[in-house]
Amino acid sequence: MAAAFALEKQVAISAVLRACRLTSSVFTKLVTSETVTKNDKSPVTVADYAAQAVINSILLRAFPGDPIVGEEDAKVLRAPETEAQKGLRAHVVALANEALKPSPTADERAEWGIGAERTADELLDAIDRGMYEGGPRGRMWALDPIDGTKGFLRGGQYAVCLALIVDSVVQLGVMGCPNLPVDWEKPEGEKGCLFVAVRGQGAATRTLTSPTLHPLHLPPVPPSSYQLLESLEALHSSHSFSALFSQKLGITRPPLRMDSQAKYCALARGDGAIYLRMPTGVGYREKIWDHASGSVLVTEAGGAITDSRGLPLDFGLGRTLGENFGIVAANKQVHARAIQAIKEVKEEEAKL
Ligand SMILES: Nc1ncnc2c1ncn2[C@@H]1O[C@H](COP(=O)(O)O)[C@@H](OP(=O)(O)O)[C@H]1O
Ligand SMILES: [Mg+2]
Ligand SMILES: [Mg+2]
Ligand SMILES: [Mg+2]
Repeated sequence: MAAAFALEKQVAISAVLRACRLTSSVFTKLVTSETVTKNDKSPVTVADYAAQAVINSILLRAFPGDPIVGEEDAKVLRAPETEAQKGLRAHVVALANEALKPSPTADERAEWGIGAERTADELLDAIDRGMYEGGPRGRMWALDPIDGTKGFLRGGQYAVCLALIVDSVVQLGVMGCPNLPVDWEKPEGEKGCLFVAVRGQGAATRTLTSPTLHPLHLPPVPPSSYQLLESLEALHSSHSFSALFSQKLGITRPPLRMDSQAKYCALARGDGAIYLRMPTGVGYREKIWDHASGSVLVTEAGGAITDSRGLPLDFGLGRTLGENFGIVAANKQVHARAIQAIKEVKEEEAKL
């Protein structure tokens, strides 16, 4: 009997790999007119839209009944107000169709719709298939076509993130990190890694080019070599709280700052010991697509992930994780110490 979610895993890997090729190819040619600033002031590029179109097109054909909670929507592309936005739509369509061309080497099936040229309307509809509201029951995919768009724009870390959630529990996570060095110690060496986890079946990694998967287990970390992983963007996670937290745990190494869920990937293979994300007080609610695949990866690599109070993340509340109590992920022993340290820092802050 095939392992649970075997087909979903195969389709998700194929879709994420195709999106990674697309985003990498766009980066070198990206021009400013192909980046739109969203209402919340965050950026979205031609590559975010095209990657969401590709992944949703494949999911729609492979699993027609599954709803998708995707970050982007096609509003700007449907009603372009400027010549630049018209050009953006045409480029999204061209890029998505290019990325959906059949590959003679990949293990893919025709019924996933690979190779069929899509019209602009079909691709915009595929993007908007990501507007599902989420909720506690049933199957749904969570997609972040480019997590860390700011990292993507600065040539730093970003990740194409896809997860399958069933009855509020993340069962499968696939993440592609085109700019992540295969060996963190060799930043100029080969780049591009894929991370895969299925609940109850473990976590694994491979390069973007070779299909061989290598199992991942969070290594034990002695307190003297604890290193914190945190967002590069100070608005996304409180750097000042992290500094107090680090002091509390006697961490002397400087934090490893990078954009996107690449932090979960780094953690799962032992680059950094703790991923800490603390709210900055702007009332932001974390989105499920920013943490779904990372959370199952860390869990399956043998680690623990909770909010800053030690409570589980709830992926069944809708498009967000609800009120923001931060996130902490680490191997189980380090995680328990981290929760205690957070509690102490919060108590000291409350006394001030
Ligand atoms: N004020 C805020 N607090 C926390 N996260 C935020 C935020 N504003 C945006 N984000 C999210 O942070 C993500 C990037 O995570 P990180 O900080 O780990 O690099 C963004 O994903 P996108 O780049 O997909 O929009 C966005 O969803
Ligand atoms: Mg975004
Ligand atoms: Mg994101
Ligand atoms: Mg994104």
